[in-house]
Amino acid sequence: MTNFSELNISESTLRSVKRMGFEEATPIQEGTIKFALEGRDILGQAQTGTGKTAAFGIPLIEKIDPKNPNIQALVIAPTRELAIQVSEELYKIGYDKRVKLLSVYGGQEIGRQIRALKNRPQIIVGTPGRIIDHINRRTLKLEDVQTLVLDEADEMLNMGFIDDINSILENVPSNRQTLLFSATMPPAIRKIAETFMQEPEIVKIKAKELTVDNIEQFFVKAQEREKFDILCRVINVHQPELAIIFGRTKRRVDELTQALNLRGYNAEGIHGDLSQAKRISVLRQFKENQIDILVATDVAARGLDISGVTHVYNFDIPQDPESYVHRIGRTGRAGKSGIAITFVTPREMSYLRIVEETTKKRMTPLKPPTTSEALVGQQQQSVENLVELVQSAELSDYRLLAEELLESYNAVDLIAAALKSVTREPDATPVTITEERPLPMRRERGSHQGRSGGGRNDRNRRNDRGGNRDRGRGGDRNRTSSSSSDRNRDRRREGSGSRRPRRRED
Ligand SMILES: Nc1ncnc2c1ncn2[C@@H]1O[C@H](COP(=O)(O)OP(=O)(O)OP(=O)(O)O)[C@@H](O)[C@H]1O
Ligand SMILES: [Mg+2]
Repeated sequence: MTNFSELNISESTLRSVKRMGFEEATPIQEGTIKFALEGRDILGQAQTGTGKTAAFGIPLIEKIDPKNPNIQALVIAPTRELAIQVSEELYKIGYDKRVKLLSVYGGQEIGRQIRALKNRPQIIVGTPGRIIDHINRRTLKLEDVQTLVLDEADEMLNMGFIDDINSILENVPSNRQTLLFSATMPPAIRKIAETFMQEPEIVKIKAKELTVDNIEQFFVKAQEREKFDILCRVINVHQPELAIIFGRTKRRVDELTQALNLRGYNAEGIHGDLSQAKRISVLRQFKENQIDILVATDVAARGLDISGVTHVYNFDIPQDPESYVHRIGRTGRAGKSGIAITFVTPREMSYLRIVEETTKKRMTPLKPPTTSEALVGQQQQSVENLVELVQSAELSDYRLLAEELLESYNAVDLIAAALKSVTREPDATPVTITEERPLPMRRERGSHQGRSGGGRNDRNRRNDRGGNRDRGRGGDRNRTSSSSSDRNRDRRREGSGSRRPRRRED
């Protein structure tokens, strides 16, 4: 590993990076920063949680001219939460240089953003829909942009996003520097990516597998109707500190959240139909450990960096292998370890195999735990809690009671009763989880074909859909109120009911 001081970056940025607790550059940072500082276009690919944000963030901040009040860099991210997170990280990197930045995303009052834009930010981080909205209102002037970043580049050049990106690019000077980053880059998308850049330097951090080593990957084969009970038992056995459960649709996320709460778990859901205020507050509570389980659609799959996530559960197997890589990448970040468990119905096994071919990593089959194993898991948790209390809590208020009890009862019986009273025994409270239709049977993607063959077909199909949608959206572009369009974009991204999900966001 290389020390940041060897990378030719300014004193102010070095100080910021040090304050952030970074000692050495990660491989993608080491591989990227030098070329980016030379002004080269870069296509950067490295596993989830390995520091891609600072890999583009450091050179981007370095290039900002503090005396130039115009917008000099534009960073585009696929979701609102990611745009917020990236802007926070850039703020930290640019802190000593005092660069001015602003994030713009859907669901936030546009008037407030327009006023903030008048304060002359030098960097804009935003989601595509809202950036276009500002371009159309002439509130965002991009003629002076020198650096353009697409974080989660493959997602941004995928499906419906491509049209939005094209419209934004029409407003950005063509001699800009372009930096594209992602943990995944299917060949078909990579071809598109290269058309956005000039002689890009391709920095791909070589790894045997697409997913990080320190995530243990399991799958559970189960019928659709059995999945929820098994999920509860698996959670009881694992006792995750912080877990994310991904579901296929918004309805799924709502039902899972409600069902988990009915069974006594501390869970909250996040998806695109919730108000932006609610989305932000759920995420904040999860980061502050006030919620143990975050239930989410793919809206939370990419880029989010929440420290301490120990487990990721795919309640539904994702449709694309890329989505799998990003979802499980919410754990095992920055060298920490994590566990990922994917539920798959017998009919969907071909999807599991495609995921494995793409990641080049086999998942270990996990036998669903029995109710008694689940009970043991819960009991162990109670024992741990009790031991922790014995070691650290102030118990003087309880000692007298304990001594009195010991006069009448046997010590073992008393502790057993105390444990029973605090153990959440596996619970069979009836819950409603609407069955999802299984993903369509796959035929066209033969195992020997890998990603590229099928990927191209997929893309064509998606572009057709994107084209139709774009025509349908003509009116959106001229609207004055942004909120209805914001919601539509979210719907396109995640789908509703049992329809296929559409992955879009503003
Ligand atoms: N050089 C470094 N030393 C220590 N920690 C770092 C370093 N660079 C980044 N990190 C930390 O590692 C974590 C992951 O970084 P980041 O979110 O940039 O990953 P990523 O590669 O963009 O992942 P994803 O593919 O999921 O978007 C963050 O908490 C970040 O602060
Ligand atoms: Mg990232």
